[in-house]
Amino acid sequence: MASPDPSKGGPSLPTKLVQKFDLDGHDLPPSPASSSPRNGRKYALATELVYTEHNDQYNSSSVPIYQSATFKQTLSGGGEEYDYTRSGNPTRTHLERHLAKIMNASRALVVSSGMGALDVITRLLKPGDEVVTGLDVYGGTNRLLTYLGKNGGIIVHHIDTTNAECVRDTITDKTAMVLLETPTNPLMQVVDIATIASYARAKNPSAIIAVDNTMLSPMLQNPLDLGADIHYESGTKYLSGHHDLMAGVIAVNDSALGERLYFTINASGCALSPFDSWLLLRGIKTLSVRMEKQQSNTMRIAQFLESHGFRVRYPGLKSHPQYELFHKMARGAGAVLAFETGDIKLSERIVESARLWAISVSFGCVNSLISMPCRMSHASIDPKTRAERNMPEDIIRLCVGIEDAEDLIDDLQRALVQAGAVRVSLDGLQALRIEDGHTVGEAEGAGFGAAASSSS
Ligand SMILES: Cc1ncc(COP(=O)(O)O)c(C=O)c1O
Ligand SMILES: N[C@@H](CCSC[C@H](N)C(=O)O)C(=O)O
Repeated sequence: MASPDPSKGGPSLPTKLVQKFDLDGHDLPPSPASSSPRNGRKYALATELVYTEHNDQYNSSSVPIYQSATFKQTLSGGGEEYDYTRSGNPTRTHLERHLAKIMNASRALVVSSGMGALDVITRLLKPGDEVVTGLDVYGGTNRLLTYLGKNGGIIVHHIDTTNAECVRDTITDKTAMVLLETPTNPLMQVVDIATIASYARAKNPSAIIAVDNTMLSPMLQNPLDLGADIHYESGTKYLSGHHDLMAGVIAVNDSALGERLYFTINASGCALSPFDSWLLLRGIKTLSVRMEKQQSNTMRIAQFLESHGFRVRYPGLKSHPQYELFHKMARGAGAVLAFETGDIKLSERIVESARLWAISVSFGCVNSLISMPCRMSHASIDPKTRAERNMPEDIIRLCVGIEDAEDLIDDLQRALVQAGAVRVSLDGLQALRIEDGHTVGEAEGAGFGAAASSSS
């Protein structure tokens, strides 16, 4: 959008150019590219993901990519809806309107990565503000918060956000933001968004509740419906689904908050490019079918590992300690699971023995991935802090794709045998308990460790 933008200080737009749309009762930003059914009907999410409308002059089926940095104006004072792609671009606007629809938001904004989204969100903070967040958070989130703690005058409290009362007791009148991730990456711990939001409203109504929904996507969970002020996620993951782009998505239902976030995006220049906007829009259309297959594969793999004695963390399993809470908030458990072997070297051997499972960071993609978070995605959290936060160094994360489930299980089974992680007998496989590189018996199976608490 070329306007309204307090940073530009230009003349205000003629009324006809800032006409607002009001679809499904939402006060959406002006755009030439509608993304809701003309009749205003709300369809099932699988339909809404695919269904977009736009007013292309040639009725193109695919939304055109406006690969242009600038837009010519009619008047000397400008005033057209688009002037410069950093400020606004029709392809990006179309994607944002489509996302607003599927995220149950009045406004969505897209930026160049998930971390870019968190950077934009944390620029709402000022020195002296306090942030309450979890112990188990994505490594990049921890890195940015640590940076802001050291250089931005922000006080960050890392506490056990799986305990809503603990969050309530940490919130004060200095709390500017409660930053939640659920389920957490990589420990798959579940945070009660609705209860925490109601505690926060009661204790400090001005505190912003921001939820990182990357592990589920809007297909499975809608944080705004659960009381969050900001829903953000890495579009690099499920939304795109093919690991061919980086993107971050932010959604809100408060137009003033949306304007503040847009201001930072335009001021800092981190909005998503037209081509990546188009690619993300294309990825979103297949989210439902991808997720369905990824989830059913993940459930099979989780059951396979658990039935052979591994300690598995997946909220789709009844053994998950927050199974009930999770299913009150979410419509599915996603396609990431973690399991432990009890031995770092053994975990390394398993990861390196896999063939079909690529050793790679990220998740939500059509290809299956395997990694040791302490060595890769969460390596930026120092070992002492990881230990204080009860992060098992041997933990293996599986990010399940859309391949054939039997092939995935077969490859995993072969990797477990090759690595010496299981005893093979006529009765089948049984996970071994390994300590200091020596087999000390058979593993006992599921169960989560307790969480610790710290402040920085
Ligand atoms: C939970 C979570 N949030 C945010 C991010 C950041 O996303 P991006 O890599 O797109 O910057 C990631 C992964 O990188 C993540 O796993
Ligand atoms: N080297 C990167 C690691 C990215 S991790 C990506 C993803 N969130 C995951 O959990 O796998 C970095 O240091 O940021």
